[in-house]
Amino acid sequence: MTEAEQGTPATKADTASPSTAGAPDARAVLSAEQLRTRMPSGWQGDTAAIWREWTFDTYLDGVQFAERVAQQAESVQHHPDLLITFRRVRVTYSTHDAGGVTALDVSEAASIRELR
Ligand SMILES: C[C@H](O)[C@H](O)[C@H]1CNC2=NC(N)=NC(=O)C2=N1
Repeated sequence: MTEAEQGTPATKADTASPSTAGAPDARAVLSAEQLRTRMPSGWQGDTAAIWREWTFDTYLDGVQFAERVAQQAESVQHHPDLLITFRRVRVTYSTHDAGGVTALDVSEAASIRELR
């Protein structure tokens, strides 16, 4: 046996990609089960997209909220759909490049509550 062969071989667990472990790859589409356990409170949807809606006192309050979400989105270069309907704003996250909801969507969605 050579010296190299004596080392403990890497196990499958050592080399498994993050998406197979507890913390998924930030840009891999989550399974329905992963999404179910990670969905931020108040959010709904499926593995295609997640969304939440807020209602404001005035139209402009909603517009200003949408602006804060947009600024945050620019800062992280991850952009949710924003739908302003009078005093309601719906924020919808998916990762277009991945074709569904990723861990990045979930973490960005969770951060939106601080912008309310
Ligand atoms: C290069 C840059 O990161 C990508 O084009 C980003 C920009 N913002 C994005 N936003 C969202 N929601 N999904 C994407 O796949 C995405 N791609």
